[in-house]
Amino acid sequence: MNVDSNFPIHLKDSCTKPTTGDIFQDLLSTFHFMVASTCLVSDKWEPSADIKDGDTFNFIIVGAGSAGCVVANRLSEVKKWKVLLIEAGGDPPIESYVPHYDQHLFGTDSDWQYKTTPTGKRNCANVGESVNWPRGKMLGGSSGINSMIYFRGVANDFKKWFDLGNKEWCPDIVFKYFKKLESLQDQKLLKNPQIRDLYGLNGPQVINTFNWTDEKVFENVFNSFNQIGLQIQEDLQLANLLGAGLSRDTAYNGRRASTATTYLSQIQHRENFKLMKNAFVVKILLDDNSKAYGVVVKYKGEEIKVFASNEVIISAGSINSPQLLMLSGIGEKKHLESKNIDCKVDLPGVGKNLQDHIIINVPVFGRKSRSENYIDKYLDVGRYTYNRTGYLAHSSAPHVIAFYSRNKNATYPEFQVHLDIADKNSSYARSIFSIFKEPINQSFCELTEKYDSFIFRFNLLQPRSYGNIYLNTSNPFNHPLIYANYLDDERDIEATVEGIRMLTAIIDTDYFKSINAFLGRYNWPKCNEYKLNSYDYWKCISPEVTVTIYHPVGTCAMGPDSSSAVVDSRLRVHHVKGLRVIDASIMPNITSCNTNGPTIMIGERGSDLIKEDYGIVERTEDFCL
Ligand SMILES: Cc1cc2nc3c(=O)[nH]c(=O)nc-3n(C[C@H](O)[C@H](O)[C@H](O)COP(=O)(O)OP(=O)(O)OC[C@H]3O[C@@H](n4cnc5c(N)ncnc54)[C@H](O)[C@@H]3O)c2cc1C
Repeated sequence: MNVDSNFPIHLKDSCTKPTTGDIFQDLLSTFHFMVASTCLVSDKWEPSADIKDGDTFNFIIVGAGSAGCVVANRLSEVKKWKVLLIEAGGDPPIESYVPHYDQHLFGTDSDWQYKTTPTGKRNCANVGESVNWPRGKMLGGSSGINSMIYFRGVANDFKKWFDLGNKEWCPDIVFKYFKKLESLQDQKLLKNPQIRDLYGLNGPQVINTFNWTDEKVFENVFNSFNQIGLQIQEDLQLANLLGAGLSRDTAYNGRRASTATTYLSQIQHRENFKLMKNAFVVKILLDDNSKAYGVVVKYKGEEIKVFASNEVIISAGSINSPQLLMLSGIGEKKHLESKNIDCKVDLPGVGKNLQDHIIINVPVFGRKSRSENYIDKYLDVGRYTYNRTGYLAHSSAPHVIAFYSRNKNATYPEFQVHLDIADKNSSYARSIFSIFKEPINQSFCELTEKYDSFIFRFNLLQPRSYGNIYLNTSNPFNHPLIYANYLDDERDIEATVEGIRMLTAIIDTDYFKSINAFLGRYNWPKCNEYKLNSYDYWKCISPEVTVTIYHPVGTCAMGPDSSSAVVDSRLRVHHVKGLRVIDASIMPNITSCNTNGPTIMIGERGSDLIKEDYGIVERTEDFCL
């Protein structure tokens, strides 16, 4: 816990006072209670499986993330299949389970700690001229480090997938799989028959709504969104992601519900299933007929080979999946040869087609009424250990979300806004701006000393700019090069600027006027000649200060044409036998929302495609016709 300068002075006093000893007894019991309660928050994980060089399985899955845990669960339902799941990270730390610590995992061993490669063209006002890309490295992968916002996306997203020739992925079937994965727990929402009908109620993935500790501010902000024309929605998914409202969350009872918790923890004892942890796959083994027959794993200091008699499934995420394919000789020939890798399958699409949701922080300053104090906050820690309520039981940033479009009659959104609120003079407010170079950081920090900050995190939902991922070296332990190419396409800049200018109208709404709110200026010499909030100001500053909301997808895109796509619509790697990719990297285009829900859906759909191919379940090909 950060102790700020305005921490109450009497709590800093020395505590060496005479005592009979009773107080220590009581405090010790409290301490034991607290320690015991941490065990109740986390799952019980068994030790890593004892896997030997040469062991053989029917299916090997690489990566226990949002998708990999789903695939492991669904494939090991088939008792005759021996399934191995290999994860580079270990058990999720306790901070992963406590929702409020979501961002505390950044920069730790549970984070891959990627960064985009500076190009000198974009992000020039960001420290290091790059953007941090945390990714989860633990059971649950990025579902263990993410902000827990749950959305599905809209039919238009999946229609685009289908129209590209991916005949197994029409919206109707995709939504059927969302329902399969979901278990909506919010008792209040379930009273609405439309919401009850929309969501799945019996799937493994628990979905609920956080019990927020500061709802008064939220109400004010929602009313402001309403005044600028966005309807307040009880459930945004039901409203086809148009309007403003709270998100649903992958959490329940004050505890994160990553896919490690929801799909993996309960299958640990299946006899046909083995889980290898802290095991890093460095290569996929391909024979002379381009058939994948196993993987090389760095495990307990040694390289061992494990074999797959049916298939190898790569679920290592949008950065590591293309990296692993390239390290194994599957990728663009010219690029692989430049890294002295023997190209076995020339597949130019590997690592290309990278899409992400950018964030442009729109900072608004004002003086909100105080709703919590530090004593309340520290008592909340006790409340959390007692019954998992209080501020620790929800994520660090509020899940106040707005979706809107330039076209008032649009049936799906173009933009999304997440809100972050930071108290005056708090270390959190300062940390928000510390990602920017001087003089931006300094001038915003001065404002945070006097005002509360409302950071509207603006995000463009269907970007037209594409990035790519390349190998830096042929060493699997070296991070690949990530070129995000944010806002490279002029149409993205135009949409961003217009979308932000629609959003900044919020400053003139009743609530923000009542707190004398004003828009903060990015103090960046290159853009200082432009009037604040003008078209030219945002056009100048946006590419300089772009960051991410952590949704990279598309680097092993699905599609029929192997000159650009990596997998076919059954998620089989083109021109390779016995190898699939099942994770966020297969999205041909990014969904109009946060990507965890869609990735879990990909895990579910991908697992059934495998089961269909082996005659375990009936084929659903006709479903989309
Ligand atoms: C900080 C952050 C916040 C986010 N917030 C949200 C949110 O609130 N809502 C939302 O919907 N989405 C959010 N996302 C995005 C969402 O979490 C991801 O889209 C989703 O988790 C991607 O799932 P995946 O299965 O593709 O990859 P991951 O979940 O990242 O899984 C990949 C797994 O593979 C393992 N792995 C990688 N390489 C190897 C190897 N060679 N050998 C063995 N194992 C390997 C990794 O350690 C990891 O466990 C966020 C993401 C981040 C990082």
